[in-house]
Amino acid sequence: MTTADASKAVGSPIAFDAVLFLSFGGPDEPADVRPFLENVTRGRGVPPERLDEVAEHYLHFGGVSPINRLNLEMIDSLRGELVSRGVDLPVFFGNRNWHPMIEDTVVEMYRAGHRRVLVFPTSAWGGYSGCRQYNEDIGRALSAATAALPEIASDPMLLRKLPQYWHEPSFVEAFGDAVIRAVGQLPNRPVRPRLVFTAHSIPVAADRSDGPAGSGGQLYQRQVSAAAAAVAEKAGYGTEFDLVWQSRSGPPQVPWLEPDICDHLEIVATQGAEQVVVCPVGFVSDHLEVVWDLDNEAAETAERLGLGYVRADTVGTDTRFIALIADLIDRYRGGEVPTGPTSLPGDDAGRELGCADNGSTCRAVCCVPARRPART
Ligand SMILES: CC1=C(CCC(=O)O)c2cc3nc(cc4[nH]c(cc5[nH]c(cc1n2)c(C)c5CCC(=O)O)c(CCC(=O)O)c4C)C(CCC(=O)O)=C3C
Ligand SMILES: [Fe+2]
Repeated sequence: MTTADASKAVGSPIAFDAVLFLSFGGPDEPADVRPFLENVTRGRGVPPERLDEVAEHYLHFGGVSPINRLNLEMIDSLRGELVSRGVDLPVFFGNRNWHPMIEDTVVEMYRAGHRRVLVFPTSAWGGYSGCRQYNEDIGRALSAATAALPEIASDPMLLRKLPQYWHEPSFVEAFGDAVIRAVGQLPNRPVRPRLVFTAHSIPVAADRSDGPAGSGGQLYQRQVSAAAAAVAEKAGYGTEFDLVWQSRSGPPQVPWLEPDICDHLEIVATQGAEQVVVCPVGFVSDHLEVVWDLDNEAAETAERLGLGYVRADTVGTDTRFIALIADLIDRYRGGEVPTGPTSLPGDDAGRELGCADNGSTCRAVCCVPARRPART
């Protein structure tokens, strides 16, 4: 590949030669917990009390987050799926907050000769934490790699983030089946279990600022809500479901999306519900936010309230989810730019949400807050 070819790469259809599976990261041993949490919360104003509390959650599991093992399992399945399709692309692993760090992975990929990389993020969503921050990770990693390997300036690298996938049929089907399986684990009663979806809370102000102009923002909240509705429909619940939030962080005086899952269980119990199925639609694997906040805290709350409780599986290594990742890679590995409507009211057609090159912004309605700043 010549330099001239490479510099034309952005926007022109040139085949990709590797995949980067990009995730959040988590500690692998107790000594990792504090430095990991410092990486996550650097400059974000998360109070020390909250960090102590979250450190305890990790230490409860021996200081090991399940997230790295789960990601490696997904990568293993993905490699198998790509091989079975005859797609000859190696899959590398990098994280935002813990080893293998994306900065190191990008250097490793470049040294191995890769110049065109499709990035699959383990977040299905738009908004800052779910999308823009992953683009920031890609940009930061590329800068770090360029500082370490000056040859990148003349023989550049293209890292293209794949589009958001919260609306993809296979994502919805895999979660829909997980809900059906969870319902099947509860004793048969005249009234079916209440279906409650949950996703990571974010600050209300952050949620407001992203989304199509005139829509009032709330891109993340509206996507989660649309995905929950689609999963509920798939699971035979029609429009009967609740959507709540979990794992809020930040200082207590700052408003985050509510209600919290545990507060909501109290309400559900006073309304006479006997059983609940909780579906963590906001996450793709059973990492710490799921096994602590749902399998410990929410499960205990339900028990205290006398509610039958089952948590539905995340999509993880469900064959349909792995096939979806392979589909996304297959669809775009030839170099065509992901375009299309995103089925959110008020959104225009164009480059699909989340798809961006080298950490740049994807679309005005996602990466760049759509509303004009208030006049002063
Ligand atoms: C939208 C969203 C997702 C879903 C999209 C995606 O999957 O990316 C997500 C995923 C995750 N969040 C995770 C862990 C943490 N999130 C924190 C803090 C925060 N999350 C936020 C949002 C989200 N987070 C926000 C706005 C903060 C406040 C500070 C900041 O703006 O950054 C903190 C700090 C301590 C605290 O909880 O206060 C931790 C430890 C793990 C790994 C679990 C494991 O180790 O197994 C995963 C997958
Ligand atoms: Fe988080």
